[in-house]
Amino acid sequence: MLLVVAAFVVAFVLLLYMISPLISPKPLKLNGAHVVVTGGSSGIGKAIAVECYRQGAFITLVARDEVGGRRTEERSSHISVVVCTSVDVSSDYHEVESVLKQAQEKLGPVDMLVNCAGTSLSGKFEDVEVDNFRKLMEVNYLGSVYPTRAVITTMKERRMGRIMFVSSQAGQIGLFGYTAYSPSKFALRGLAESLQMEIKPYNIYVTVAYPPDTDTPGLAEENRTKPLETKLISETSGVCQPDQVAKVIVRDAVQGNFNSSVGPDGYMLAAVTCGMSPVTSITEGLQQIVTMGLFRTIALFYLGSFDSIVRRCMIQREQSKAADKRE
Ligand SMILES: NC(=O)C1=CN([C@@H]2O[C@H](COP(=O)(O)OP(=O)(O)OC[C@H]3O[C@@H](n4cnc5c(N)ncnc54)[C@H](OP(=O)(O)O)[C@@H]3O)[C@@H](O)[C@H]2O)C=CC1
Ligand SMILES: CCCCCCCCCCCCCCCC(=O)[C@@H](N)CO
Repeated sequence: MLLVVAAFVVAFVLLLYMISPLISPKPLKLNGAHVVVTGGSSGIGKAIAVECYRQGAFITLVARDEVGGRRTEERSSHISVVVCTSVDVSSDYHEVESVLKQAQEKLGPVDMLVNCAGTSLSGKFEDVEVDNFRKLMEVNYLGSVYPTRAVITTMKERRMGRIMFVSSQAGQIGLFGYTAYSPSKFALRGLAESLQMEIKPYNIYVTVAYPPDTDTPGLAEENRTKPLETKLISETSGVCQPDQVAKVIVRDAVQGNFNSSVGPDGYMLAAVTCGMSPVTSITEGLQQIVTMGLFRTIALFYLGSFDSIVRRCMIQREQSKAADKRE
């Protein structure tokens, strides 16, 4: 009898341990909240700022380019809830800290920080300038560490907040042409997972977003040097519009979901790459458990087709090189 009771108690405690990480956080109210968006003057960051603004938030936009920032400010100046700041998020921590301090003096403590400033570059490993490996880590990784570091203490004191990192589908899988970009986006996930474990007891929730190709000035720039292989592989996932991506990202951040992905490919990638990352709802946990094997099987077909794209392009290149020589 005693043994049965003990077994039940152990089973119950184990069940509690399994269920406790699945409990969903309380949603954040955006109305009246202060949202800081780095990279808020263009593309996805701008669309996120607009979406938060629509939901009643006070916004601080951060970007390097003053002109772009000022232009945005003029458009919204009649409501004076948008402050634009000009700083390079990746160069000097103290500068970032002081800019965010000023923003908090104007609009109050930061309720949500969106780390969206970033840049991309596509090219074969041996064609990427060596300096660019460092540059991408600085902008995409350190450029997310610095603003986060600058707001975290106040968030912990207030026992509330949201931190968002904008990674990429190329932060879930390594692809041809992204040897400099992917690592800087993978790094964000390591940061996010570690940080989330530290700050969860303070009621602060981290979201990592993994968007597919999105129609922005940044993508247009990247396309100028993109190898054919990378173009063909990325086409698998299609191109999204920034406002569509922003809606999903903002919804997930408000709900405190650790993972934010767009579209059916995004959904499958999230499940198949979930690893030991936090989950924020019972449905999400169950979906991962049930779909993992199936999605891995589908992933093998994708990998096979990517390999065949790379092989075909290589053969084509060699043939045209040989033809050039003959001429
Ligand atoms: N577009 C896409 O296909 C995808 C993009 N992403 C990621 O989303 C984020 C935004 O991309 P996207 O909208 O395309 O980019 P854009 O190039 O259109 O915009 C980038 C924004 O970041 C700012 N920025 C860049 N570097 C710095 C810096 N050092 N300090 C401060 N601000 C900076 C830019 O302003 P300024 O130049 O004035 O500083 C601009 O506001 C990036 O992190 C990107 O990697 C992820 C997946 C897909
Ligand atoms: C079950 C398995 C499903 C597998 C689906 C695979 C889909 C791969 C497509 C990858 C697209 C990469 C987009 C990078 C976007 C980006 O970050 C840059 N454009 C930034 O400018």
